[in-house]
Amino acid sequence: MNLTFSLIKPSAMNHCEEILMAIKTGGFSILAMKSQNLTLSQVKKFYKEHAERSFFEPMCERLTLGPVLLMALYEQNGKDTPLQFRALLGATNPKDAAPGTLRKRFGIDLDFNAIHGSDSDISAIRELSFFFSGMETGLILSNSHELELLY
Ligand SMILES: Nc1ncnc2c1ncn2[C@@H]1O[C@H](COP(=O)(O)OP(=O)(O)OP(=O)(O)O)[C@@H](O)[C@H]1O
Repeated sequence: MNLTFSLIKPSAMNHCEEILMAIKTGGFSILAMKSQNLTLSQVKKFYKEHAERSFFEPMCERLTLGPVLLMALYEQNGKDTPLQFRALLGATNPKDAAPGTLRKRFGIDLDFNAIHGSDSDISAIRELSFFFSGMETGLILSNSHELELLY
């Protein structure tokens, strides 16, 4: 799939412009984006796969500390875009992230790692539809569960 979902976390919103520039330079186009304050209940639904993890509550609370930037990203002629984008993000812990990656550049530590990216095509479809309507992205989920461009 040549689409993915990304979210700039509140702790990195002061670096939005540099992050957007790096995303574009990295070969990704921004199909849609919006800034929003998330509620705790939204975040808990979004991260529900981590509900059993010991750090679930504080991790969710950190995403409500200020506005986030939600993005639908697109890669022209791309394939495996969620994984390609995660390469640009770098390791979950900024300390382990390769030089030049977004988490190395803008993350502080595991708790404040700047930016999220979907980890698979399935997650990207779920996360894109969690935050964006088809009207906002120009995408619809077709009968074959593939995302198709509306216009
Ligand atoms: N051992 C841990 N202790 C505290 N927080 C953690 C730990 N592991 C992960 N996290 C936090 O939980 C988030 C989700 O963890 P996950 O394992 O899904 O990593 P990720 O997919 O790289 O991160 P994200 O979902 O934010 O893109 C991480 O971004 C990080 O902030």
